[in-house]
Parts: sequence; structure tokens; C-alpha cells
Amino acid sequence: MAITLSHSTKSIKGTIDLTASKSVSNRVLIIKALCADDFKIENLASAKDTVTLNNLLFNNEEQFFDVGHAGTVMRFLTAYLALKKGEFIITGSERMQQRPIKVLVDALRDLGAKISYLKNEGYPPLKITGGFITGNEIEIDGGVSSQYISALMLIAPKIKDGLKIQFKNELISKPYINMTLEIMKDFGVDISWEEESIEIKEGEYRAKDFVVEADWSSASYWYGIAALANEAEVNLYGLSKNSLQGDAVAQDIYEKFGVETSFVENGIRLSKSLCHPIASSFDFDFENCPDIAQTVAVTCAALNLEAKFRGLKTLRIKETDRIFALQQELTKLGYNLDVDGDDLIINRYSEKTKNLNKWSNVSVDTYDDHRMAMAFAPLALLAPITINDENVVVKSYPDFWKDLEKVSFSN
Ligand SMILES: O=C(O)C1=C[C@@H](OP(=O)(O)O)[C@@H](O)[C@H](O)C1
Ligand SMILES: C=C(OP(=O)(O)O)C(=O)O
Repeated sequence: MAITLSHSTKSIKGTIDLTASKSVSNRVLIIKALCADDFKIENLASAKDTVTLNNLLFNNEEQFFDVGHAGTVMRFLTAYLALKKGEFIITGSERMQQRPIKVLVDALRDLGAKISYLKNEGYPPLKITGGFITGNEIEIDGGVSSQYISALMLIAPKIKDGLKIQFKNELISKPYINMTLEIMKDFGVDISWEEESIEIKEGEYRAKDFVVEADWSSASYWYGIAALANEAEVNLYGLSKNSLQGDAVAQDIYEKFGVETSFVENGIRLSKSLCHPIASSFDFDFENCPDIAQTVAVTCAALNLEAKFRGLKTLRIKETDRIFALQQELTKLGYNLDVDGDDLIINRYSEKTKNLNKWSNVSVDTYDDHRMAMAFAPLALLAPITINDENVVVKSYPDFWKDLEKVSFSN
């Protein structure tokens, strides 16, 4: 179903209990499944991807695993099942069957795992005969998805004599690898990261209750809203200064667009007023924070900034080809973009093209991608906008539309 959003005052004031991080949640769930003793996870994400992983790990009597659209679940479970004795089939949505997994499968095979492709070489679905991992050292391409590396790290303490992961080339999405490392350390694992390798000692995960922090990727939509509002004061509860999430860089990015962040007792406060100055151009490499690129692209277009987005290579293999989707939808709204390889350039509109930006009754396609829906929603502060397929947000932020109502968006 489509949702048409509008906002009458352009003034945003409110307090939001921000949704929990699915990335943190999914790591802790795998650890829980590998840990000999039970522990409590507080504030586990309500994201569909996390609910799916929880069910597959703890409520699935079958040997068949369907992860739907959830990339981390596909990758983390593939490694997990390769470790576990038994014969399993793992698959996902049509899109998941187009998202590559060869780098991870090759690495697991190098360690002795028995995995075969059931449809297309290099892509899910997979048949996994688990329980054959014996190797202790692998070399892996770090430039496709960090999820492969996190998946290997998470199972590593359970491999006899541990694991050394050697990187063949530049790592992308590094903060996600660091998040995995820090969470594993928190659960008592002996792990170290030198420049080009990560070494994990064999050992047990030590049970301890864990509180999941709120999600900085989800916070980015609130930054997008604040940037386009005439004035804003929004409290986002559940976020902390010492976050494990690379997307916390949204604080620094949005300072350039006039949004100030302050840390308050239970989270952060975003403030924006028309007297906050904003930059006239923007140039940023999103290699370490790919999930907020769409949010920032929509903000830059709406603020009419000359902008260059670099480091977007991985966006092509996510829920959709996000570079293509952004270009299509922003062009539809009258903005002027170029794609140069994996870079996206947003051009400032001229006097001649300016009125193109006064769109009306435009509907934005989501390409089955939660981040398309949420990244474009702040545009409702400029003019009513229809987002086709409101339901996609369930993947990471099921209460997104309800939370928007709390600050007077109407639909
Ligand atoms: O490990 C994780 O939780 C994630 C890693 C990133 O993927 P890539 O490493 O494929 O960029 C990110 O885009 C994804 O949303 C979540
Ligand atoms: C890319 C994402 O998730 P995943 O790869 O886990 O499907 C995302 O949430 O933006």
C-alpha cells in the first residue's frame, strides 16, 4: 500500500524512543546461539530481519532456512550452519538470490565446509552439510561485503585452535567489522585486529545480559527531517556517545546542514533553526557508512547543494541497486543527478530548472528497499509526497510511520 505524507507547519518538536539496532541485535543473537549458557538480551530490535533470525535460530525445527530479504541473516547463518552438524538448505527472497555469497562460501570451503549452490553459482540458495570445519587460516577479499568477515569472526571461537582471517585487499564497511569485534570482546572472546588480519582464539562466549543500543541508521531519517524543517527540536532516546555503529557519523555530516546534536540524559537532541548556517557544497566518502547514503543524498538534493557521493560500490548489491534507485527517483522529482561509475553527483538546479522542483502528486517507488521509503519521507516537509509501498520499513524500523505521526506528519 502507498502512503501520502504531508506536514503543515514545517516545525518539528517531539521525543522518540528510537528503534533498536538490527546490526547489533543480529550479532548478539548468533552469540546467544553459540554460547553454552543462556543470557538475556534487552531491547532486541523489532526489525523484521532480527525477528527472522531469532525465529530461525531458536524456533525452527526444520533443516530449511528462509531469510527473506535479510542480508546479514543470510551471511551469518551460512557460517553458523557450516559449523553445526547436519544438512541444511538456506535460501531467501528473489533479491537475496541475486546478492552474492561466493566470497564467504569460498572462505568456508577453504576451512573444510561442504557447501553447494542449488541454483546459480555464487548465489543462494545453498545446501550446507555442516560440521566439517577444521582449518585455522583463510584469506578473504574484504572489498565486497564486510558481512562475510563478521560471519566468519562470529563462529571463529568455536573452531578448534581458532581462526586467522587475512585480508587480500582494502576493507569496506570497516565499522561493522569493528562492531563485531567489540561485541565479541564484550562476551569474553580473545580477538585482535592487526592491519591486514584478524586473529580469534578458540574459546567460549561468556554469558552476560546485554542491552542493545538504538539504531543510528534509523536516526539518520530524523536528521534528514531536521535538516528540511524550518525549526526542529527532537529527542531521540536510546542512542549513546560511545556507539558501536559507524552511522553515528550522521552527527558530523548533518552539522554541515545546520542540524546540531547534543547528548542528553537518555539519548541525543537534534536542533535546527533557520539561523543555523549550512554548507553550499558537500563531498563525502560513504565507504564506512553505506546505509546512510540515501538519506544524505535526498537531503542534499532538497537543500540544492552541489554534492559528490563517493565510495558507493556496495550500494549496488544491497536490497536493490541503490545508486540506480536514487537516480531514478530524484530525477523524477526534478533534481539533476549524474552517476560516474560508483560515484553519485547531485547538481545544483539552475534558475531555469528551479520550478521543476515544485513537484506535486509525485509518488516515489521503493524498489523493495526500506531505506528508499525512509530516505524520501522527509521531503514531505517541502510538499506532500506519496511513498509507494509503506510496508517495506518493517525490515529495520517497523514503527517509522507511527513515529512520524508523533511529530505531526499526516498520512
Ligand atoms: O554487518 C552488518 O550488520 C551490516 C553491514 C553492512 O553491509 P556491507 O558490509 O555489505 O556493506 C550494512 O550495509 C548492512 O546494513 C549491515
Ligand atoms: C543493507 C542492509 O541490510 P542487509 O544487507 O542486512 O540486508 C540495510 O539494512 O541497509
